[in-house]
Amino acid sequence: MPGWIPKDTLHFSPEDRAFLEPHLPPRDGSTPKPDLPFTTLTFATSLDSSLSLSPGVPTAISGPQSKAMTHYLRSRHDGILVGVGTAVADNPSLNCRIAGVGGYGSPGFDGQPRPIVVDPSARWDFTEESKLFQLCREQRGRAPWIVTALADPPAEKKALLEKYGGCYVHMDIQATDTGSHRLDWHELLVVLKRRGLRSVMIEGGAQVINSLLEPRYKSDIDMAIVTIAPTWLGQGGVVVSPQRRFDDAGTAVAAVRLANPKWYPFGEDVVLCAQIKQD
Ligand SMILES: NC(=O)c1ccc[n+]([C@@H]2O[C@H](COP(=O)([O-])OP(=O)(O)OC[C@H]3O[C@@H](n4cnc5c(N)ncnc54)[C@H](OP(=O)(O)O)[C@@H]3O)[C@@H](O)[C@H]2O)c1
Ligand SMILES: Nc1nc(=O)c(N)c(NC[C@H](O)[C@H](O)[C@H](O)COP(=O)(O)O)[nH]1
Repeated sequence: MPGWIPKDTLHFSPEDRAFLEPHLPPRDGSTPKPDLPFTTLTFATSLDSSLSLSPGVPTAISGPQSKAMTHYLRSRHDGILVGVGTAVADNPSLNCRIAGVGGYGSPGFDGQPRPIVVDPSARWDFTEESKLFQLCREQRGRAPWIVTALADPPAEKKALLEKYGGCYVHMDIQATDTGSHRLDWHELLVVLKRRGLRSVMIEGGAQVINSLLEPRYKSDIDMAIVTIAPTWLGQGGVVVSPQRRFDDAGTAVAAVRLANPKWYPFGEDVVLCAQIKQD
């Protein structure tokens, strides 16, 4: 549909693109580590480290410039990953609405990332009317891959996914005593690379980010791009705060630190681009 540009199309200026460029996956599709995609951790946070007021309440934190930036980031990654908590709470689009990508001024799916939803128990109750599938029908986004521990996910959901070109990706995922799940992020990233994704941006929510910030995954993350907005959401929010770490003497130490941070004022927000400090 080349001549037709949807009303919600976003624009991101060449100057703004320039500041992000050193922090993005290489344009030639090469990856720093051969068996892993270039992996970007990215989210928008309040000053009290909240991603939203509560899990079921979609919360606008960042400004319109940062929104356009997020969509530009989506155009520069092959995959975009969220946890099932985000899928259930937001009925998300997980597509890219920047002018010039597939469905937004260009034919085909070029520039549209593959949505990936981590859903160990296959509890996301998606239907034909879920936003993601509406967008597939309009050729404005790709169908999702859903990462699950179930060897045999519900047949009707599988059929719906496959109708649009999506699929379930089965992985061995440990269940904890409390019934939550702990997947091996390194293993998942290897699987995604094998399936052809050369770059993946991980957008949240908090449980996904907190688990990814565990020390053992430090070397798997290539870049963190965090938008910080001038607001406190208050207590009870969905908070990014990884598990406390202790040194050999049992003294508490910082959980994770960033290296080579660059801070860019952006509208009312600030965008922080940095690597993960490797001890
Ligand atoms: N501000 C932002 O940039 C931003 C970005 C994304 C999301 N959000 C917001 O964040 C909220 C949702 O965050 P959330 O923390 O509640 O949910 P979430 O992280 O999106 O999803 C949590 C669920 O995903 C699965 N999961 C997460 N980490 C896992 C791991 N390491 N291994 C295996 N399974 C894992 C678990 O499913 P099971 O329980 O089935 O095991 C878990 O309950 C929403 O309100 C959304 O709007 C904000
Ligand atoms: N950059 C940014 N600023 C915000 O103020 C905010 N609330 C999000 N939130 C991200 C969001 O909660 C999930 O990544 C979505 O679920 C994706 O949804 P869309 O594809 O945009 O529909 N992101």
